[in-house]
Order: sequence, then structure tokens, then C-alpha cells
Amino acid sequence: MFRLLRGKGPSHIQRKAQTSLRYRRCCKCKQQLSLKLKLKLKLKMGRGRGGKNRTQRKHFQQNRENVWKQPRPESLPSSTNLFDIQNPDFDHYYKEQNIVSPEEWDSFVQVLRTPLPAAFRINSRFYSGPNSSLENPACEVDEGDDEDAIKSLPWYPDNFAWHSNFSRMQLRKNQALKRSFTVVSSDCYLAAIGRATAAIDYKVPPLFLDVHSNHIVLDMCAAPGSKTFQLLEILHRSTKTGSLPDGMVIANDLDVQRCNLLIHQIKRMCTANLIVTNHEAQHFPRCYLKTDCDITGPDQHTSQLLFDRVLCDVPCSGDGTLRKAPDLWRRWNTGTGNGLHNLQISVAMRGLSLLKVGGKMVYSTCSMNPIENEAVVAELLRRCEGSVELVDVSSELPQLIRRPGLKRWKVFDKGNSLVSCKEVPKVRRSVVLPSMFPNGGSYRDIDCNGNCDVNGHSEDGVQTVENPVMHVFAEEVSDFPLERCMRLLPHDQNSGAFFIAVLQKISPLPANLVKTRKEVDNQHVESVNHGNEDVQVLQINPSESTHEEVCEQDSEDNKNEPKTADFKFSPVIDEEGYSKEAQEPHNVENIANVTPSKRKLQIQGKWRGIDPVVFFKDEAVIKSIRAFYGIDEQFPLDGHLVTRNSDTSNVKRIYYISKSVKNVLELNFSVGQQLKITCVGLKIFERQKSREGRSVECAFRITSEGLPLILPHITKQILSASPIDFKHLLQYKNIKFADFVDAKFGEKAANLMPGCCVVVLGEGNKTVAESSIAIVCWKGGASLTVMVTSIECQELLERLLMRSDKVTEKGSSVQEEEPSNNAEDVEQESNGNSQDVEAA
Ligand SMILES: C[S@@+](CC[C@H](N)C(=O)[O-])C[C@H]1O[C@@H](n2cnc3c(N)ncnc32)[C@H](O)[C@@H]1O
Repeated sequence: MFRLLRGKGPSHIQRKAQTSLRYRRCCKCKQQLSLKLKLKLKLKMGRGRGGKNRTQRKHFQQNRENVWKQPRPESLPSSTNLFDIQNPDFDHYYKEQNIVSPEEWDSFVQVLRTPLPAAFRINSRFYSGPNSSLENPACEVDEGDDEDAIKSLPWYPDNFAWHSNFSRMQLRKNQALKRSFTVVSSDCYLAAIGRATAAIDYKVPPLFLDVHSNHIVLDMCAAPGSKTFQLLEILHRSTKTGSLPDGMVIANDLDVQRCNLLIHQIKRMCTANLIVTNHEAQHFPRCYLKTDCDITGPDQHTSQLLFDRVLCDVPCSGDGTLRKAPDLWRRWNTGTGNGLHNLQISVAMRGLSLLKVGGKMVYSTCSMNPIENEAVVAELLRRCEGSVELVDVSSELPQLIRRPGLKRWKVFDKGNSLVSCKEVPKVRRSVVLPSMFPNGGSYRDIDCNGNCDVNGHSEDGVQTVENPVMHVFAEEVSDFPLERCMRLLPHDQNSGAFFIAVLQKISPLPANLVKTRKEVDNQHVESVNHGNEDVQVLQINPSESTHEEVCEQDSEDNKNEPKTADFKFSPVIDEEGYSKEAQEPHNVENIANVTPSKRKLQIQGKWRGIDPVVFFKDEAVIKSIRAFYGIDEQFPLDGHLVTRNSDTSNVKRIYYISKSVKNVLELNFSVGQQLKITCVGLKIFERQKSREGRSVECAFRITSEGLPLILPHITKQILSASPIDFKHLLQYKNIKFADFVDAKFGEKAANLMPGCCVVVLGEGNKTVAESSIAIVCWKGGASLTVMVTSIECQELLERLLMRSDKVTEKGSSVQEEEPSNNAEDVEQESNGNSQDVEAA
């Protein structure tokens, strides 16, 4: 019976679920997962992480492996048996494009069919140790493993990126390797290290952007945020503990869910220099103060939002990630790249128009396809008519092996290869664009003899002449210096594939490319009329937005914060897999009609479903915070605090923003809140009540995220604990004053004002201000309670154990006793989200 079933192949349901799974995994560039498929998948795969669902998933996977297992070609590694890892169309296409020489082809595809080795990068913001100490961790690998098993990447600055010869799967399975990775990690603190990832080459584009700490940077298609993280790291690199860089990053992405992911990832960065927005990048608002566009005026940098640097990491077909996502082999076709070409140009053109003169933009994709790469860059240069230059960066990162961009390529459409736009039948002109060809062109210019194109095709694409004189067109070669573009190929340094071009704006763009605000607004209206979902037209007039409405749906400050994101917002996915704003019931206009309820809806901001950004100006509260924690005057609070709640008497969370972010927010208010801001600043204070109802002098506690920033500036409510007491606090979470090993510490704790306080790890001669490890606590009537989640306590304990020579109770296990949860006094309102805490 069993054999019979297997012989029949996967059941109908299994097949559908498998397809959906593969489909879902590959929609990195926001592609077409239909809502129906997603729902079906959920039903079949179960939800959440519960044991039952996991078991179901395991059985499902086992089934799938049985069903899909095929005889493996000998040359292929064992881990690649799940998916077909070849595609004749792919081979034909890239052989024709000559992306590698014919002699190299075999080694190129062979490497492309192997899993990508694991790699990781160290977060320099939180690692202050000497980079040299990270050298040669490979000596830890035993069992005769290759001594180069784990090594630093020679091209990555400061030894901060590491690469192994093993896939993530192999790492997980091989104990020796796993141990080695852990040793590397422990050297520089777990928190400082990114998860082992499969692709360090994705980290290359920001390295060519030449970002300085005072730069205003736009990351146009930013989610899930790995490059935003890197950009912020560069900005913060040379700033001192407790201070902020002058620059900032605006990280934008169209996809709300992916924006949430980005926000979650970037929490680790503890930055006040970030705004996350949610726009179509090709329509990113200009935030221009004047009615007419005069971008050459002297006040151009203060009256409008222009950027020193733009990262344009566009949505792409992603065939450079085949090693990481082998399921792409099956789905690969020429139409995907062709279909994205126009969007990629639009996004990049918008980036160039938002760039300051003199500024730089990096255009990048994880695709090998020239239609998404060189063709886009050539079209940008064509449209900009000399105002933008392709920068030669061949002398930068010399150890990074790269190849020059292509100067010639073909366009494939429906199996035909075309070398010039003159060959394109009229019926295909809406999909095969002149800009895809090396020399561009225009269909208007090339039409010949009325309705016929040069091949004798009539408008419907049918050949009208029995034996037309076929024109033979020479392969076009681009005149632009496209060799300055960079192609990273997998077999050059055992990586994925990537494309990067660095552009510099050397003068204002030609006038015909600069749209006035009116034109941009009209364009939005048009795009909506054509079914395009540019959300900007959905905005509510500020005048409409100040109504108080009644609804169950509440603001950020009125409900529990989810673990993964700071802002509340229910996205929906449309049939094409594009997320939209949920329009019901979040939408203010619908709200009143939908759910009259007793709960008060806060005053909505300009954007539907998005909490407003409001400067927090309550002087009494600000004063009480400053006085309670003894915050020095060098740490400005006025104008640097924002909330997401216009009901200022009911604010629960306060976010800290840098001066650069403050300037942008002020401009944004002046221009009628054109930016749709999903997240801004660093959560620094949170309202906290005593569980016993005891009154405390300051209603706001310091958050764990905000602690690294404010730590050097607080002079009150701060204590230094011995390593053993610090460790006990993390272990037991709540300790009575009399129970501390160091009785003096217990006394000092008892003398603190009731409410929030900070405990730093006493390290030898270091003063409190110099300490780098600290946690937020709560001083109650008789004890001190840690305000950090269990997981984070555990992580911090592990870090301390790694420094075991400094912790006196060496060898005692973290697990020795379940941390008690007997917090006597503190009422946890927040989810305790924290980074506790190594101040940069
Ligand atoms: C290649 S990924 C970006 C990866 C990201 N830069 C990183 O390093 O983590 C492309 C992103 O573009 C987003 N996207 C797709 N179309 C967009 C558009 N029209 N405007 C803005 N973002 C878009 C997708 O949601 C996706 O997150």
C-alpha cells in the first residue's frame, strides 16, 4: 500500500502545498503569492510554533523528501536533492549573454548548483575589541577539517566579515564546526554578531557608497534591512559613546510586512538616526517647501529633502541567489527580468532626482541578468544626459574579485533573441522596451512604412509579406562605460552573484526629468485611476485627520506592543502578493461607520492606519525625567522626543530622535506630512506603574533599547554591582536588598528612589560612567527587580560566563536555578524588549 502511494507521486494536496511553499520562499522581491495560496498553505501547514504543527510540518517535509527525491548526478552535493537545480532556458540565456567565457561555463554552473557557504558579519557598533583577535579561529576546527574552514573575508573592511567552507546546514550538523563558530562568536560577544547568513556578498553595495557620519542617506528598497543595518553601522562608527552622528538613514520599502521585519532587525542597532517609511520608491516624496520646483536655489538643502547618498537595491529576479534558494531554478524564465526592467528604471530615476548634486547612488541587484543591470544603468545615463556619471571604483576594495559590466547583450522574448529594438514586433512593444537594448532607441523613430515594422510584421505581429526581406541587425554595443559596473560571480570567490553600479550626480538633472510637485501629485492620481495602488492618494487631508473617532482599533499607545514591531498596522495582501494598507476598519473614514465603541480612538495622523508622529513637548514630564535620572544638560531632550500618540496626556512610549531626524520631521510637517512614517527614533522612555499602586516620582522608566544612549548621561538612580550580584540579578530576576552578596550594594539599592533604576556591571577600576554592561531595574519596597526578558537575561548571562575570568563564581551553571519571577512591585506594561546592553 505504501509503495503504491509513493509510486503515484505526491497527492494533489501535497503538490499544491509544496508549490505554495516554494513559491512563498522565493517571493523575496515582493512577488505574486496569492492570498488564496497563502491561506491554503496556512491551513495545510498549521499555524504558529506549537508542537502539533511542528510535527505536522515534519511529516509533511518527510513526505515531500520521499516524493521529490531523484537520483542525484554524481557531481552534485548531497544537500541539493530537493529541487531540480538546472534549467535549460537558464543555460541557453546566459550562454548567449556571454556572462562567462565558454571555457568557464562548467565551473560557473557547478558552483551555482552548490549551496552557499555560511558567513557572518560582526556588528562593529557593539564590538570594540581588537579585530586581530578574531584571526584564525579555524584552529578550533578539529576532526581533520580543512584549516581554512572559517576565515575572514579579505575584501571586507576591518576583518569584520567571516566565511566558512560549509553551508548552514552542514554547520548545524557538524558538532566540531558548530563549536568553532561558537568560539568565534564568543570572542566578540554573541550580540555583536549577525546570525550565520548564507550571503555576505549582499553586504557589498553599502561598502561602495562612501557613507560619512554626517550623510543623509536614503535606502529606497530597504527591507528586510540588512543593508540599512550596515549603513547605520557606518554612520555610527566614529561616534563616541552616548553621542549621535550628524547623519541619518531613511529606510523605505513598499511592503508593510517587510518594513516590520526591518524595524525588528534594526532594533539591535539602538539608533535614534533612522526613519522607516512605506512608499513606492518610484514615487518617494520630494518634501519640497516651495510650490514651483527650483532645485538649484541656494536653500535647496533646507527647503527640501535631498540626499547625500542613495542606496537603490531594487526588486529583481534574484537569480544571483540560486545557491541560497535552489527552488528558483524551476521558476527561472526570461520574462521575470524583462518584467522588472521598467520598475527598476523608475525607482533608480527617482533616486537620482532625490540625490544632491555631488551625491552618490549605488544601484544594485542580486541578479545576473543584463536587462536588470547594465540595461538599466545605460538607460539612466541616457536619460540624465551627462548630469550623472558612472564612477570607476576599480581601485576600491581591491581584494574583492569582480568582473566588468557587459557592453553588449541580447533581449529574449518568447524564445526569440533580439539584438535591436528595431526587431521588436509591434504587438510586443509594450513588454519589450527600447531601453532593454544596449543602444536604447525609440519605437516612434523606427516605425517604417505605416503599419509595418522592419520585419514586415503588421500591428498584430502576423507577417504580412510572404517572403519579407529580413533585415539582419548587428549586435549593439553600448557607448557608455558600462565596464565600470561590477559583476560578482559565484565561482570567483565562492559567493552568490551580485551586480553593483556606483553613480554620481555631477549637475542637476535635465529640466524635462524634474517633475514639479503638482506633476508628481497628478501622477499619483493617475496611477490610482489605473489601478496602481500608490498609497499616497489615499491620504487623508490633515484637516480631516483631526477628528476624534470611536473605534476598537486603537493607536500604538493603546494596546500591547507586539514583539516584532513598534507600530500597529494590519497589512493585507492582494492577489498579486503586494501588501496594501488595510483599509478597513483601520481607515478613519470607515471607522465611525463600522464599530461604535466606548474606547476612544486617538487623533489619527495623516496616513491611514499609521499612527501620527507627534513631538513630545510636555515640559513637566520632561523636567521630571531629567531630574529623576539626573540627566546632564549635554543630552538634549527638548525637541528630541516624539510619540506616536496625539493624545499627549496618555502617552506611553517616548522615542528619542537625533538632530538630523528632527530636521527632517520638521520639514515633513512644513510640507504637509508627505512622509508616511512607520517607525522613527529609538524608544527611550516607557510609562511604568508600580504594581502595588505606590506612587513614583517619575512615571517613565528607561527602556533597554534606550539605555546605551542615555547611560553615560545619567547621574542618579544608577548603581554599580559586583559581578556576582550582577549575575544573581540576571539569574533570579528579583532580589531582596538584604540578600545581595555585597551588603553595601544592598544598602545603596534600598536608598534609591522608588521606581526605575540602572545597575551596571562593576568592572575593576572602571567608573559607573565607563561601564559598558548595564540593565534596567525597578526599585521596589524591599527588593530590586530586573526589567529584562528571560531570554535576554539568559543571553547576558552567557556573555558574562564567556568572560568567566571576571566572574567570580566560575563554572556555576546558568541553569542552576530557575530564575524566580517574584517581582514584588513592578507592573510590566511593556514586553520588556531589550538589548541589555553593551553601550557602544
Ligand atoms: C532586493 S530586496 C531589498 C533588500 C534590502 N535592500 C536588504 O538589503 O535587506 C527588494 C525590496 O524591494 C521592495 N520593493 C518592491 N517593489 C518596491 C517599490 N516599488 N518600492 C519600494 N520597495 C519595493 C520589496 O518589498 C523588497 O523588500
